[in-house]
Amino acid sequence: MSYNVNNDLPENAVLSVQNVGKTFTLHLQESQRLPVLHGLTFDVPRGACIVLGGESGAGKSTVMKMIYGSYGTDSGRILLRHQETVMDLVTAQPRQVLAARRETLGYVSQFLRAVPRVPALDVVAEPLIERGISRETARERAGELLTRLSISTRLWKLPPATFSGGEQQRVNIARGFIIERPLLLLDEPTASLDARNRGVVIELIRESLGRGTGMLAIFHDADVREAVADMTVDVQSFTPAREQAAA
Ligand SMILES: Nc1ncnc2c1ncn2[C@@H]1O[C@H](COP(=O)(O)OP(=O)(O)OP(=O)(O)O)[C@@H](O)[C@H]1O
Repeated sequence: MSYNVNNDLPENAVLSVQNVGKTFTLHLQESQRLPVLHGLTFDVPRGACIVLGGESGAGKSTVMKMIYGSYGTDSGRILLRHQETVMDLVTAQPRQVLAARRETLGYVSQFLRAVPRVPALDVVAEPLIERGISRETARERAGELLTRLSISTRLWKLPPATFSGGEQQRVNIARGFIIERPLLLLDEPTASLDARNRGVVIELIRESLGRGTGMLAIFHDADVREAVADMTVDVQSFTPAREQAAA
């Protein structure tokens, strides 16, 4: 297959970002160009948590969105170990990216995007049901996760739209962790959580890393970062403007 570039992905890596560049074109501002990333290179090994660092505006979320396929990538390669092959997410077709999201590439964002009127328990159980697990078993597993994350049973039958920011975020985390894929992207998953629930998320992350999941994360909270990070990639050092300023 055209995207099979097996030999270029290090053996223990689930993801390899190689020499990636990104420039936004601001169409509302006379097509002004905004270079954000240049030569970004790092790997995510199995069972390791790589954290994206750098100050606000450095390009951390942009990196996540390029890997997840929400943003295009201008140059370089993003190699993902997908089932028995290696997929370059930069050149993959949309249907291949969707297949990667289903099987290989999980994403927990800061915000819950749930279908209206679906009860919280089903929002969490849904990824398991989609994989052919019985509704009863999926709900049981969803209930266990919601209990760990201190979502009271009285909320389980309600749609999360009216939940507090922290409650919605915990539903989102439960949904993100209910199935395991080889790579999990975490985009500030603990931003609205109290210390106790941050502790539960740290446990969930560690358990998943222990089972071999590779993770790429942006963490707002230093305590979470310190508890789980194996390595930090300073996105800022790949920012073209910085290079020019330093030159
Ligand atoms: N869709 C877009 N169109 C134009 N510019 C964008 C777009 N998305 C991001 N940018 C710009 O790219 C730069 C990097 O943004 P990004 O959100 O990736 O930074 P970040 O490091 O995640 O910041 P923060 O920590 O504040 O979330 C910013 O200057 C931002 O304005």
